[in-house]
Amino acid sequence: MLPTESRSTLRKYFRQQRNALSNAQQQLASVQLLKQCKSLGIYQQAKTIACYLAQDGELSLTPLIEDAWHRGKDVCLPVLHPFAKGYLLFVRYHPNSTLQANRFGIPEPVINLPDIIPLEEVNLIFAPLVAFDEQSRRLGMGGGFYDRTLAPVLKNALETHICGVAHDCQKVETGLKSDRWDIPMQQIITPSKIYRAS
Ligand SMILES: Nc1nc2c(c(=O)[nH]1)N(C=O)[C@@H](CNc1ccc(C(=O)N[C@@H](CCC(=O)O)C(=O)O)cc1)CN2
Ligand SMILES: Nc1ncnc2c1ncn2[C@@H]1O[C@H](COP(=O)(O)OP(=O)(O)OP(=O)(O)O)[C@@H](O)[C@H]1O
Repeated sequence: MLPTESRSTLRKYFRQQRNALSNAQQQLASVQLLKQCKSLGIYQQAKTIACYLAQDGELSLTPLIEDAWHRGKDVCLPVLHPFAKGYLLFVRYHPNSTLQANRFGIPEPVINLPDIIPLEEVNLIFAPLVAFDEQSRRLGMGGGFYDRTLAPVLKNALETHICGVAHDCQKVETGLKSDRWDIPMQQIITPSKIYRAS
């Protein structure tokens, strides 16, 4: 894959790559990912973390979410904003949360106002992605949801830490082009390696 390929060609290719992993590979990857995260000070210290529920071959955060609950951390999930098109809300997720599928078929917690967690209160965000490169650049599903929602982290210099999460096979060896609205990831975590932004 060349960096000159269009974003849609890259998305198609890397979505196929991650969907080709077997259940056993997926399960192993999710456990290895937890191991990587446990070694990170930012994870150990975070009180509130934003995760996602894997779809379309994404690396599952289920073991990580269970570990976070076990350690008494608050976990939240992205929910498509009901009014502000293209934006996400982060909503608290606990073992008894009621989930409903959004328009992409991804389960998300039903919105109860007290469960909406303001971005300023989220210490660590695990962002799903379709492809990444050595410089921790991220290519997502194409909705611009994370870029829009996380723009205030840069603008207001929030302390929220943003980590991309991906399978090793989602790495673009030759690099990705970044656009002016792309939100930089502090690091990308895969089951075998942590890539830090330079
Ligand atoms: N697990 C997970 N949750 C997430 C995201 C994600 O990437 N992964 N998102 C990250 O932003 C947001 C949802 N963004 C998405 C954007 C496009 C498609 C998608 O399947 N697009 C179809 C076309 C669907 C349609 O328009 O009906 C496609 O490209 O084939 C899915 C999710 C919020 N929640
Ligand atoms: N901060 C922003 N403000 C306004 N529009 C934006 C912003 N960020 C992204 N967009 C728009 O969203 C569209 C999709 O962006 P991009 O291809 O970077 O999405 P993505 O990062 O792959 O998706 P996602 O974050 O949902 O996984 C872009 O064409 C851009 O016009």
